[in-house]
Amino acid sequence: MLQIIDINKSYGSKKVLNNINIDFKPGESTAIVGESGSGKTTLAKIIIGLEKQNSGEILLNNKILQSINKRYFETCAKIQYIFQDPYSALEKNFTVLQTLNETVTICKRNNYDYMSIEDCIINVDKNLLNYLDQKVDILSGGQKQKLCIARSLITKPKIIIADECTSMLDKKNSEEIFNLLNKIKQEKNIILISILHEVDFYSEYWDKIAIFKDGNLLEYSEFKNFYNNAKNIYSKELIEAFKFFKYKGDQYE
Ligand SMILES: Nc1ncnc2c1ncn2[C@@H]1O[C@H](COP(=O)(O)OP(=O)(O)OP(=O)(O)O)[C@@H](O)[C@H]1O
Repeated sequence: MLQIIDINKSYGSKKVLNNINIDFKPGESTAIVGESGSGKTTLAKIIIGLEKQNSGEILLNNKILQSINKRYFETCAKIQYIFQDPYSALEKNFTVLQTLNETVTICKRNNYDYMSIEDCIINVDKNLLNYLDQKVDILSGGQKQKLCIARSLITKPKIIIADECTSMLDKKNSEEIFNLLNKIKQEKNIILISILHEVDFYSEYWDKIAIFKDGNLLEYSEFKNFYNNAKNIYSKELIEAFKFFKYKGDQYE
């Protein structure tokens, strides 16, 4: 279990996170939703140790998570981050095999148990096996993001944080990536945290939803209950905006 306890964060005089409390459970996916600047990525950065909170604690299985320079390799390896832009998350001159081998080498150096490259790829999309000797550069955006997901599996993570990971993909590829992450969540019993600007309230990817605004966690509930039972005014506004655009989209499709 990953516990976010009373987390506060400011940059100078600007409060970015205000007393955030959330429990993330294994096998559970959470959509963290909020407008730009609401603090979603800052919370994710604190979880992976890239930022340090001003107060509060993050516990992973009851142990305090230190900032990244104080973390053991094992703790870093347990938490994987999928970035918004798969193009800049990968070294374009590397082949697919070199990309995955880099992480395997680090695991070997640290005597850390890892998933084989073949297994990682099969978990994601076995077609990528045909591209092992190809440069990353020739892959499509969707294939690149799948490669990032395959790479994240090498360390057998307990937590995957996907930060706007489909924002550069079309609808079909986005659905494929969310289905894939959901399948991995279920099969590997991991905590999946997905940071989103917008959410499809009809989708079935998420177990929980956390609504952020101006550094505050306004609402945290079961995803399936949220659409009909949202309590906060801002949450209701998000639902109304979704309904409006959904209707308009259907009209023009
Ligand atoms: N290193 C930093 N120094 C100063 N301010 C920062 C820094 N990082 C983030 N901020 C500010 O903190 C606030 C929250 O940023 P954050 O990136 O967490 O928001 P977000 O909800 O993830 O937004 P987006 O969806 O646009 O990524 C913003 O006002 C941002 O400008």
